Amino acid sequence: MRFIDEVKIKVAAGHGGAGAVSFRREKFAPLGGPDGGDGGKGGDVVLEAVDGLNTLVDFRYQKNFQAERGHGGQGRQKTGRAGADKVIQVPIGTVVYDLDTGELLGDLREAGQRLVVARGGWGGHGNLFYKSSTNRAPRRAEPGGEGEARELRLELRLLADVGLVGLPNAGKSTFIRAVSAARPKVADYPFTTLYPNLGVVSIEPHKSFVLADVPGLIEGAAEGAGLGIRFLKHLTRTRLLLHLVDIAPIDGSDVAENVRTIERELARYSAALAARPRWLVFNKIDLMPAEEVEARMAAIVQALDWQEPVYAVSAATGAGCRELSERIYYALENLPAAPPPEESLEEADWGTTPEAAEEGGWEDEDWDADEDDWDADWEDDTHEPR
Ligand SMILES: Nc1nc2c(ncn2[C@@H]2O[C@H](COP(=O)(O)OP(=O)(O)OP(=O)(O)O)[C@@H](O)[C@H]2O)c(=O)[nH]1
Ligand SMILES: [Mg+2]
Repeated sequence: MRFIDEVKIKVAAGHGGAGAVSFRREKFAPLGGPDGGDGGKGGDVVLEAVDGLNTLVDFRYQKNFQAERGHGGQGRQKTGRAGADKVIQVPIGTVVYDLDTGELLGDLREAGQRLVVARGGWGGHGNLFYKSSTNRAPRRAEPGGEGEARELRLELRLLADVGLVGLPNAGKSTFIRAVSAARPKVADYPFTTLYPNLGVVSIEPHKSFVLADVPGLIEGAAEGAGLGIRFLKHLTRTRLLLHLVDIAPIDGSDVAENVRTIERELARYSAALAARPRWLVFNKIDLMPAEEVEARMAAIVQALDWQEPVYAVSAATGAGCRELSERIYYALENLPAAPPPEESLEEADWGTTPEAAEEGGWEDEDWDADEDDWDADWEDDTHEPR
């Protein structure tokens, strides 16, 4: 399954139905008073967060959504039927921006949560409404109000308590496999992980947290090197980062320098993320005797002047993993909530490089090709439900 976390869509609410011009007709009263009813309200377009979706990939195939228009009013004071709402299902963690104004419209964090993104037009008044003492037979009725139309940017930002960062091959995926039921691929080459994975880490019944594994970062990630930093947006909602470090890199690289590389890329992506509490977790300690692990860790901690917590684990054998998970769980109780999404697209846009745009569903060609369909859809109330 493909993982798409940025899309743009067009939504149009239904226009309101027109009011009716009608007069009562009865056998013995041929010139009855006005009885034209009001039009029905147009349908809204509504986003709804649902369980079980974890990508925006469906929106590559359908980008235009139209709610039903309201029906016209009728004689005998009958109000027109309201147009049906168009309900669009999105994954939990979807952040919604207005593409034109850049304004944050909403953040759908819980199953069942709804957000009206385009309001249907009001039904027009029928001629009954215009009856007065001076005009007892009005021939006027109101057309329905226009439905709102908007272009939206949807951004999926996974909801996790804890995020894993580190170079490729540090053992991030092996770690999430060791502590949760998540089963991302593990291999001895870089960029094995191509999209984020979530795992639930259960300490004991009713005590658990959600951990996110994202693709590895390398030097220059902020400029798009490797898989770039675009997946870091999935860590923006975490409260704690685990910085996984290979204590014995095969390439013989300097471990302290490897830590700094990740710190630099984090800082270039977002100052807020760089300032998030971050623990150093040395991995692969099964590769050397305990004394050597101790000595190396001490040297690296000193070289970095590291003040935050430090752990040593083997994701492969599971050594130290359970203890670390418990520490995380209890630390989370005292850590502040992650900040809400940025109020505007402008602020939120860091991290999306042109390459990422291509990968992530910013397909401007497709978009233009859709323009014709769009006008056609506008008049078409018979959109298939998704
Ligand atoms: N000996 C040993 N090998 C490990 C350990 N953890 C991971 N590895 C190995 O390191 C390699 C990389 O592991 P992954 O879990 O795929 O690394 P990753 O950080 O997810 O890598 P990317 O997805 O490419 O960013 C694999 O060959 C793993 O088997 C460990 O604790 N000990
Ligand atoms: Mg991986």
